[in-house]
Amino acid sequence: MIELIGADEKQRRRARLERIAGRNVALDADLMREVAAIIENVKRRGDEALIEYTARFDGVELTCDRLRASEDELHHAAARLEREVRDVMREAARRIRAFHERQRERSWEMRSNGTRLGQRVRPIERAGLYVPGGTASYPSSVLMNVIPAQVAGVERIVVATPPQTLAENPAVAAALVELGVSEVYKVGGAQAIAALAYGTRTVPRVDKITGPGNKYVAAAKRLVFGVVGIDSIAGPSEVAIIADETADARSVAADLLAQAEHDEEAAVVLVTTRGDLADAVRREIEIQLEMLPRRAIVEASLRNYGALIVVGDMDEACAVVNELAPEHLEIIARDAEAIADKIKHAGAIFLGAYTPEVVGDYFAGPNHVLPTGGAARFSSALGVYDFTRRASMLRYSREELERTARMIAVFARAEGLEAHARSALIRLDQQATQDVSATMDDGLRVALKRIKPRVRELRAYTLRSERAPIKVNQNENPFDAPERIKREALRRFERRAWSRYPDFVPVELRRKLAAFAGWDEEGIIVGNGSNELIQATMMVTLGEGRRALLSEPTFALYRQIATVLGADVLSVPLTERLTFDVAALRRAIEREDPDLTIICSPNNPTGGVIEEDDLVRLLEKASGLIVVDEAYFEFAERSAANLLRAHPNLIVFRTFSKAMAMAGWRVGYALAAPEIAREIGKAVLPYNLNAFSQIAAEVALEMYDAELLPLVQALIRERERLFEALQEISGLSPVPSKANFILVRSRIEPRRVYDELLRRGILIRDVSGYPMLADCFRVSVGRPEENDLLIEALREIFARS
Ligand SMILES: NC(=O)c1ccc[n+]([C@@H]2O[C@H](COP(=O)([O-])OP(=O)(O)OC[C@H]3O[C@@H](n4cnc5c(N)ncnc54)[C@H](O)[C@@H]3O)[C@@H](O)[C@H]2O)c1
Ligand SMILES: N[C@H](CO)Cc1c[nH]c[nH+]1
Ligand SMILES: [Zn+2]
Repeated sequence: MIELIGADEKQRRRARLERIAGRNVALDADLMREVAAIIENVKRRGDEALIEYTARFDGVELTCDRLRASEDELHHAAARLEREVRDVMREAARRIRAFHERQRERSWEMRSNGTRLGQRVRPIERAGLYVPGGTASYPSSVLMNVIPAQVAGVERIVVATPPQTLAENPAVAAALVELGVSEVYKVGGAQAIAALAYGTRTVPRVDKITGPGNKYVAAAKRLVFGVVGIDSIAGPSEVAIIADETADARSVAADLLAQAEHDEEAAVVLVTTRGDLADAVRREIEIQLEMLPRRAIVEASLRNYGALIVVGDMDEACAVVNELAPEHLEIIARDAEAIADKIKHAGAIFLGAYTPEVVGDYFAGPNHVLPTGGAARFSSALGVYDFTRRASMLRYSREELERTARMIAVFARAEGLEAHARSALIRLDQQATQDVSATMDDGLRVALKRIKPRVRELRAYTLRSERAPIKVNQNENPFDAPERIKREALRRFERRAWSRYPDFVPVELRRKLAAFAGWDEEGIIVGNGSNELIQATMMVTLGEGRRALLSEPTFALYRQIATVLGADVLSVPLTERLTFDVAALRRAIEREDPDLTIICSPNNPTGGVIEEDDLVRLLEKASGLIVVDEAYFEFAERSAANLLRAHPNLIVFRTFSKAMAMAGWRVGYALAAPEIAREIGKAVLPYNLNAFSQIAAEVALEMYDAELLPLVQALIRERERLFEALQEISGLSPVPSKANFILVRSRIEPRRVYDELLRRGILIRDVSGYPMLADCFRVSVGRPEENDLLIEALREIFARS
């Protein structure tokens, strides 16, 4: 009666497994059509349809006013229950509740960078619980449905169950009364599911339907999903048993029969490495079957969907079970845990010779409402979580929106959704919000319309103007310009006529720079800080329809100016280790042919440098210009300037603001092929560099070796010392740097570290708003005593947290 399939009979095995898998309601088109018609009828005709179907399928004549079980009816039925059964049921309920209490979920919230993000857990408001009862009664399913719903805190619990089960078995009513459930409808099958999903005059519509049932119930749940929630497809029962020679054939047969007696559609499968065990189990089934009152159902189930499968080894057994994804799996074999580790799909797993599946049906605590028909691949046992919903909660501070709105807009535009982009950007700055403000002067509103929209959407490049005794936030030279340089510059300035313009072309400064940088005078342009030269270079290369390529995160001004000028900004992220992704840059250059590529090396704010070989590869690939911004090159003790002669598309930017200790005088310079320099010069204003800055820069160059180089070397040593000290602080992870600053990953929110240090008189840079750097701050290398204080403060902050 039950098919026995030998280890070599692969074809028969495949056919049998396919037949069992074919029980899945989703695959049975006739059943779905039949059930869809029932649902449609209930939806249209309500109670009238319920009464008709109950008469037809359950043989019970009802009226509208008897569809709901009265409290009297429930109590009356419950009173008939034997005390022993009641006591056992109470003990089962206690165990089931204890298990499900562990499933309670809490709401949670995380705070970082001025955001509060969380998940709020709330119970379902109205749950409809189906308790089966066509050919048997299931008081255990009352417990399994109601208890998790109660633990979750569901406000309104509504039960539907076929009428005969209430009348015939007092245990169902007793379980309901025991748990305090009073809203019970005497309707079963697909019609009950339809009534709970759509509501009728008598039966209320619910938010979610849970519970097991036969194939009609399972198909109906599948069809109403979407109108209401469902737990899973918990249809006709299934058990698979993996057994080896240690298994007792009588027990195995009994366990298979236990599930077969549920339904003619139940599936029971033994998978064993022993042919002799399979034979013995087959014999045992025949013997034990004789004693069973539901013999006809069992026989049909074994014939339809039973199988004793012999396999070569345990791996093969696990593969068969994983394919079935059964509702229940028993493992009665040596090293059951190790076998269980190989099982990917099963609703519940019962380990060892003394854990028959029935312990889970009634008593152990875990829920017996389980996915069938392969649904264990994607759903789980009914639980408290089925009766809750999770709502995400988001709150952004103004600062965090300012930090991220631009990225949100980039994403929105990548989807072609401009209104999304504007929704994020409109809150960014005063001007943008005032645009939509009713109080704004009409003339101003009209005037502002003339500003390019992409500029209005940009966040201004600013820095918080906080002050502190130790200032390590701007990568300045902490030693200040040496006295000798200052005195000599002031002496020369005193002797100069202040009424005269500076030189139109700062010839002397260019001559000195040429000697310092080893490059041709005509290929040098001097600017009011290197920022001016970045702007000038972009002005002559970028505009609408032009492309700039950046490697981000990097100095924010590049993107800012390119955007103002109307160019498209392409970005290649740094690698996870925050190094240049040279392969990706090459691909971007090849694909996009950018007019200008900017490599900041050492990169601000990460501190990494581009290797010369890599840069050469980019220069060779690019037909556009490549700028290497060397604001910090003295600390890296390397430069790309030696590549200028071989690569006319290279421009090198430098500054006097860092190693030269002259940030206050705004001097920068660019090195490029003379022809390129001449073109960039066209965008530079006449007399852009004032007389004093020119003189100070000349003196700094003259005295560089004697006065400034020792300071640079001291800062490099301090950088290495600071790096090691930061590395030793638990919760901090500094990023290797070749500049005069260090980027630090922090376990504590960067904003908090910033505040804590500021309270101790130390000003650092919070760079958490940069892409990829949400957990980072940046510190400039200070004087030794400043670095000591910084290290001490950080040790204290991180020791406390
Ligand atoms: N997967 C699980 O978690 C789990 C748990 C417990 C029980 N079960 C399963 O629940 C099922 C209980 O089945 P049941 O039949 O005893 O009770 P049931 O309540 O699921 O189904 C009875 C209803 O089916 C409907 N019905 C019967 N014949 C019909 C037909 N020809 N056309 C349309 N509707 C028809 C009737 O309306 C009847 O009220 C079994 O299959 C059992 O294996 C599954
Ligand atoms: N084995 C069923 C789940 O498939 C649950 C049950 C209830 N009562 C008896 N058995
Ligand atoms: Zn069972």
